[in-house]
Amino acid sequence: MKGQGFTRRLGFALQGLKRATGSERSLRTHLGAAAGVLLVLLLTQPAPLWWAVLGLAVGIVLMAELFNSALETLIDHVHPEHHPEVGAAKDIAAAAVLLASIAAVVAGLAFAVDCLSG
Ligand SMILES: Nc1ncnc2c1ncn2[C@@H]1O[C@H](COP(=O)(O)OP(=O)(O)OP(=O)(O)O)[C@@H](O)[C@H]1O
Repeated sequence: MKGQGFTRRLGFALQGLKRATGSERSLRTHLGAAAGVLLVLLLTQPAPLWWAVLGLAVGIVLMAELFNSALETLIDHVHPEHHPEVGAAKDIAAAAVLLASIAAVVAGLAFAVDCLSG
């Protein structure tokens, strides 16, 4: 269904977010962490650059989680049987989430060091 209006496409995206949040515990965990980061930013009121850095870090983790969920949903539907290549695809998607999470932790640590050093 190409050429849908913006409001309808926004509705599809929000539906996807709701569906993924309902079915993926790790996404709910990351959304909780994102809320925690937002709270810290609101409390500490750092320079705008930190809002950008931490906002991007959190956004990339959530994006990786959502792509991971989309891939798992698609694979499980198209190929429900066990297969080494299916396992590899899922492992690679999980690796993307892991790397994004490590990068976000590094950004968080740099922020903490910056806060503590004044
Ligand atoms: N159909 C399959 N064929 C081969 N290996 C699979 C298959 N499904 C899952 N696996 C292996 O099991 C691991 C976990 O798969 P699963 O679908 O439970 O992902 P998950 O990330 O643990 O799921 P969730 O995010 O829902 O907790 C995969 O990373 C893969 O190594």
